[in-house]
Amino acid sequence: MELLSGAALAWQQYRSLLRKNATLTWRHRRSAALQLLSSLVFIFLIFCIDRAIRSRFSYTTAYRNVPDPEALVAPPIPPCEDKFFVKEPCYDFLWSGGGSARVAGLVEAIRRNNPGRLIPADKVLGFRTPDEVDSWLFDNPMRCPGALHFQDINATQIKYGIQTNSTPVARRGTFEDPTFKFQIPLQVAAEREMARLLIGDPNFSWTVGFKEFAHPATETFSTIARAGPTFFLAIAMFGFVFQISALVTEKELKLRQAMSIMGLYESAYWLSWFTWEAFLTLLSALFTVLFGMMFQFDFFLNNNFGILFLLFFLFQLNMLSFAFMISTFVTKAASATTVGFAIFIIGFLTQLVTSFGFPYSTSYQKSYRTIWSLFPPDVFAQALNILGKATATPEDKGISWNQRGKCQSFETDCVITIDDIYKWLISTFFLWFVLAIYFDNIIPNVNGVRKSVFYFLMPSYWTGKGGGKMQEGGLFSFFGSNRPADDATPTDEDVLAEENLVKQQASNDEVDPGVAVQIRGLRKTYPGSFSMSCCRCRTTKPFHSVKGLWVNLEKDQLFCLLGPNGAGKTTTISCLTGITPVTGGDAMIYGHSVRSTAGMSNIRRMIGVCPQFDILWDALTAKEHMELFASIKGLPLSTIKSVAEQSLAQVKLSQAANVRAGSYSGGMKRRLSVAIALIGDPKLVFLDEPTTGMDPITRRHVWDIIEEAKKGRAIVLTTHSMEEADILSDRIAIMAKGKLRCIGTSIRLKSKFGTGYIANVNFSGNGYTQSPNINSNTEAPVNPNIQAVKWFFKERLDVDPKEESRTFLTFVIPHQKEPLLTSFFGELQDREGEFGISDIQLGLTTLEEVFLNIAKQAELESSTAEGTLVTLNLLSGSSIQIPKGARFVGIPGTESDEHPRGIMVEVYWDQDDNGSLCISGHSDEIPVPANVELGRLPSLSRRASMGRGGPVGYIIDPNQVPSAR
Ligand SMILES: Nc1ncnc2c1ncn2[C@@H]1O[C@H](COP(=O)(O)OP(=O)(O)OP(=O)(O)O)[C@@H](O)[C@H]1O
Repeated sequence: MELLSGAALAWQQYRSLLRKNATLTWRHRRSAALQLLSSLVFIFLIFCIDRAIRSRFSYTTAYRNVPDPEALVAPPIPPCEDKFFVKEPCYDFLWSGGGSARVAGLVEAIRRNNPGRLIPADKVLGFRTPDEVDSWLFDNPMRCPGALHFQDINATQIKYGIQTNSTPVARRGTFEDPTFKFQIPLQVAAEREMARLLIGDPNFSWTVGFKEFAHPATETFSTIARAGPTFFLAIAMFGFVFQISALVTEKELKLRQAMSIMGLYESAYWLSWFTWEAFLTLLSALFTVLFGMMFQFDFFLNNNFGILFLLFFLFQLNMLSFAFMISTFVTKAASATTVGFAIFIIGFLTQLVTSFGFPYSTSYQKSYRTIWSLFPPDVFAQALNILGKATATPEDKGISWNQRGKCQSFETDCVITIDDIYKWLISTFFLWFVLAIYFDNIIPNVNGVRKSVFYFLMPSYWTGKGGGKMQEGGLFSFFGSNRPADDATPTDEDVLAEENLVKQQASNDEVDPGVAVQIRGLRKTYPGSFSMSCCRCRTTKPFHSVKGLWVNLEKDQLFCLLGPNGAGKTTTISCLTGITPVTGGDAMIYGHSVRSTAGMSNIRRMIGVCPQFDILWDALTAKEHMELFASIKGLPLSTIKSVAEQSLAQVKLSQAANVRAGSYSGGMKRRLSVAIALIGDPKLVFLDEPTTGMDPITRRHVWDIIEEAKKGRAIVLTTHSMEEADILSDRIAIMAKGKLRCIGTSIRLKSKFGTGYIANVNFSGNGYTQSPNINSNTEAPVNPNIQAVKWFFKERLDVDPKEESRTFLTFVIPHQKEPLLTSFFGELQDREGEFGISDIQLGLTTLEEVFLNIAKQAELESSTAEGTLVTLNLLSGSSIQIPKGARFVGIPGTESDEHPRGIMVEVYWDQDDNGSLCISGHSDEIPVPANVELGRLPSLSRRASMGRGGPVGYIIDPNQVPSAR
């Protein structure tokens, strides 16, 4: 099938990723609704703040236009309880009169004649002098709103003065102006009663009205300008956090890496995210302005709609590209909320500073403004400030579209216009977006791979041609001072032969046409790292994970790579698929080098990978996965649907094709991963432990699929199932400690590395036997047939049973006995009736045994090479330090007259759960045989020399010990 390439492929990938993003948004629609409609909640909150502020200042006319002020006519003295924050008992007013009876009468008249309310006598308190009033006020704060001070001069003259608390106060959303509430009523009452007294007419009456000037609002306040920046930042933070989380999830779950292996263009990836999020941002900005208009804010009604929409859109878009940039530093999706919170707090504080006038005024240098404006919330806050002032009072008619590039009349200190703010937002949007792509390339990805800091200066980056550009480790990683990889010649003849063949072909730069992959001395070293924490430097050493592989992988064959955990299998696959760069050597895949960028992009079009761990979107169905990967791979659009359906049918997932992968069982996920690996008919397929977690029936079914898939392609399989390797493989290689230990067909490995043949003899009837060699003291009647067969094996082949029961015997027959086997088993078959044998089975030892032998041998080699010491506790009670892996160990200081060469032990080793060697037991202490040449005592380790681990034993060559176990 012809696959798409170039611009057509990039366009197809872009559209599929866009569809994937839209589907994910739909599947997480609650989050999307929160992102889009959060503005409704926040604008409602701003509306509440606006109402609260308006009602708080409703008693004052400073914030509103007063074209026709109302007159306050003959106001009464209010009861003292009306005063805000007054303490009870309280007095309506105090007075002083120098002891004058006329003044006392005057006060009496004020009390009685108060319009609408007689002031009780106990609500008025009189003093002789103003000083006494002051003294009382000082001792009794907040118990009286005002005082009158009279001075009785003569018959025709009385002087008076008024004392009130002039501080305006607000309470529960209302405002108290002491001038109009207390001072003017006291003044009117005092003057009215003085006039009546002096004229001598108790009915003398006048009407006095008090009116403020007609005036426009003298104070301006815009709730949106004040509270808006924080609330609108909060709206943008929803999108910000969701975006970081989505990007980091794809990175953390290696979904992006899986797509890259399939040939995803980076540009398609970024653009698809950008387009989709920009669309959501556009809706969010539109909703914000519409909700603002719905709540009848002058800010939204009077400023031009286009100006507002563009401002909110550009701001949220800016926060989006800022999120792209921040996401490159975040490695865990769970951290997205923390990062979002931190950015919100910083934004809130810098907006607060902006609202105080910094740095958008001529008093500050332009450089301050430049730096400040890089952070999107700051410049946005300034825009809200300008637009808020433009609609602060009903007189202000907002900013029209044509005025956006001009300084407004109300701005006394104009340094930035709305147009300038747009330019800033557009520039910083591009800045963050470019930085996002740059950091994404130079910060190590999940595999520790990154590009050089100056990658964009290299022509190969732009042309796509040239050598490998990837680097490894963090910016503080190093390769220096590492132990060189062990390049020793392989000990196994088959591995050596393979190596020589590949070396010869490589030196002639020839690739056998039947070979799909030629691995030429592939080496991989993970760099060491250097980090500082709590004033301490921590370093890790470079690690040689693959130490020079030379191997050909043939077409139409399944090559199985076995090896214990940490052997380097996955690393090898990662190098071949371009996930991680190779440190040394090369590999040619269908003639393309994995070291070249151009080669790798060709390779990606030919390979399919089923990674060790399922890399799937929980929210996407199997069908959606298949369609996405098919289009990333470049299958023509018209074929994608049918290919996806066929592939799912092949792995028996048709029934669950429309079910989300998140609800799949482990086995179903593995099957989907296998189907993804095989999509697009790749010429080379890597299957990294493809059947892990599958039940036996499904596993056999997947084996059938793999067997079928062998035709016309090469398959590299890694597995921990020996049965799987045995059934599927054409060739098997076992790796351990980064090196190839053996290679060949299953039969070849079994015959070469197995202990020999396994013979199972089953008996008819129900005999009795003594429990196996195997620790039992219970005596039971002995089945004479079993005894006879055991004796027969012992006499002819010199082997004892490995396992036995009442009805069967199992023998392991060494390879050396092979020449005797034909006649032996011929005779045994002839005597079947005599021995009561019902069945005889003969087979090679299992692949598992081969695997264990190789793994143990590799562990032994590496332990010996490392020279690590472990403690051996002897039966005599003492302990010695012995080199890990040593089989015969001499005990220093045991020389005596009886044993002049000293004593030695044979140590038995096993592997623990991690594959490390551990002592499983040791022989009795025996004298060192006379023919043995004694080794040199190893230099004492630091631990031993400190006397904590006992003396250090020395290794005795096992070949010299005559009766090695
Ligand atoms: N990014 C890395 N940085 C440092 N060391 C690594 C890195 N990746 C792998 N290694 C080391 O390389 C060695 C080989 O790892 P690899 O994953 O290839 O083993 P494997 O044979 O696939 O094992 P398994 O069967 O457990 O999957 C291991 O010791 C591992 O710790």
